[in-house]
Amino acid sequence: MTTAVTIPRHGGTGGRTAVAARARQVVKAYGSGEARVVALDSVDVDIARGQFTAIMGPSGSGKSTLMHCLAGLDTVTSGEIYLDETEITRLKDKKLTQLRRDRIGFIFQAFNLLPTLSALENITLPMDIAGRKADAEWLRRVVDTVGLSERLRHRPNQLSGGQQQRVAVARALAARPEIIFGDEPTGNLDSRAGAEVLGFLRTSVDELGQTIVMVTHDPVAASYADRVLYLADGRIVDEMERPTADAVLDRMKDFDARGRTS
Ligand SMILES: Nc1ncnc2c1ncn2[C@@H]1O[C@H](COP(=O)(O)OP(=O)(O)OP(=O)(O)O)[C@@H](O)[C@H]1O
Repeated sequence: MTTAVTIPRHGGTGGRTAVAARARQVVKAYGSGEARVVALDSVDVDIARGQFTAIMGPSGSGKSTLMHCLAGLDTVTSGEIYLDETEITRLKDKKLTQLRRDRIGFIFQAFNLLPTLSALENITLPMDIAGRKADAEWLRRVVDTVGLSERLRHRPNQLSGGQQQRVAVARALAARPEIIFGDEPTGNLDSRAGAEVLGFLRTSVDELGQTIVMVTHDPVAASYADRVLYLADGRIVDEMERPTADAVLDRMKDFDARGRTS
């Protein structure tokens, strides 16, 4: 059992613990009998608060399934998932929907912006729906952090792909969620726009104290993280602190070589 320690951080944990989310002995299986696929096989993981974690691994290794289970978007077959001290695997649908809305932010590969709304309206939409008022000072910091101050009145079709994804990043940050999950957030961007968005994600961790978990195939994207978790066949098989793109690439080559000989 991991000991929960309270840490002071510049981003402020609000008295919360150093571990933002954790999985304990999580199994996720799809189908049954011959068709049974074990996507997650007894996964234990702690996601540190105020850190940027990347999840990597070959296609089909369980990355999206792990992210979806941690984020309460998918149910587990057995085991427990906690967001801070809340066991989300115990929650009924309504409470889970509320928890996702109030405590978790999402950034997907497709930007998922509403075309008829301005950038600013898209950013505040989740809070508007929840009936929460945006904290003006925080909103200004978020918009500045992602470099959108001059673009707030623009509609999505008046913005580049990179700018649209920055709106999606700002939308996720604006509500000050405890954790943001990104599923290949730069998968649809060219390398320059991708680097920009990753730079903003990094800044939001360093300057706003945000916790981020990102699934990626890209060693360069992973190098923006503080820690990389490697999945293979539904298990966490390795991890790397302070990754560089070259080190991540080398590690991936090792796994590929081992995969071919096993
Ligand atoms: N809804 C589903 N029904 C049945 N099997 C599924 C379902 N979703 C995922 N799987 C299986 O679970 C395993 C893990 O899938 P998952 O999508 O988590 O992998 P991934 O590492 O994210 O892959 P990729 O990099 O290709 O997106 C795969 O074998 C996949 O075929």
